[in-house]
Amino acid sequence: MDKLLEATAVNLRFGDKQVLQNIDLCLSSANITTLIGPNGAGKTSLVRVMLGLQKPSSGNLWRLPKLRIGYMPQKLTIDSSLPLTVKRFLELGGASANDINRALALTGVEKLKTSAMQNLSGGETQRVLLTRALARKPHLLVLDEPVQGVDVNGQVALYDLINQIRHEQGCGVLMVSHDLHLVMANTDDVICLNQHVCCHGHPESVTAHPAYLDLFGPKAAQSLAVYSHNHDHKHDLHGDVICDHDHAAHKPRLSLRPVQKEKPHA
Ligand SMILES: Nc1ncnc2c1ncn2[C@@H]1O[C@H](COP(=O)(O)OP(=O)(O)OP(=O)(O)O)[C@@H](O)[C@H]1O
Repeated sequence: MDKLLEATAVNLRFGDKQVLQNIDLCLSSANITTLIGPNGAGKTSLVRVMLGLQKPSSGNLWRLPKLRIGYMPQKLTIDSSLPLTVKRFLELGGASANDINRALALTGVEKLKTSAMQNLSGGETQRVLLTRALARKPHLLVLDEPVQGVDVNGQVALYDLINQIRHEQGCGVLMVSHDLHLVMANTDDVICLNQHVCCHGHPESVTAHPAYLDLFGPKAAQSLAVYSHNHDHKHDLHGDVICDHDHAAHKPRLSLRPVQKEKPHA
């Protein structure tokens, strides 16, 4: 596995607000890394920093020389009065016709080439956005909530497709997702973010864990497979760590560990 992109001790502030705190993150080829975290945790901000779209307040970024990144944004807004076919939309990305056709074959939406972008379903739109990202022949695919607006069957299919693509193309994948239960099977590394990296590691299929409840609330535990970690601190409503003297949590000090049949703590 080749290292593609690495962030070290990245901090990001907007005015008084600390959005990212001392983040270390390393992305490698043929590896899927999934960022999870509650709303406002800084996931999109971290993606923007990794993409070079947002300058960090401090910290370092290293990227493979001539790294090609294919980015699939969270959503796409196209004026309904603008006539734009899928083919034209893909051409606007600057890729060659060959690369576009190759990407269309990978995502299985060749037949939509002449369709108007505005008439696509949620699932079709996401596949076209993925096609555009793939047409760049990326070393790294960055997907910000790739299954938004897609029904559950379509979500499973899309995650499977992303997994297949990373195997076939050997590209690294950085993905933001709220869909833990669907993402887990196809993820190598999970990073649990809430301004800082609360924990990170390989996903494990486990039962509800109090640490997870701290971040995502009890409802999520009913439907999501989670992974276990020694999440030894709490967050206030703004995501800030409620500091106790032993745990001034500025570093990802926490590691995931496999839990087979562990009972949640009271
Ligand atoms: N350009 C900006 N200026 C000021 N504050 C910003 C800016 N961009 C993001 N923020 C703030 O940074 C925090 C993190 O936002 P971000 O969009 O990165 O979170 P997120 O984890 O992606 O959230 P969500 O899951 O809701 O998409 C939020 O409080 C947001 O309001």
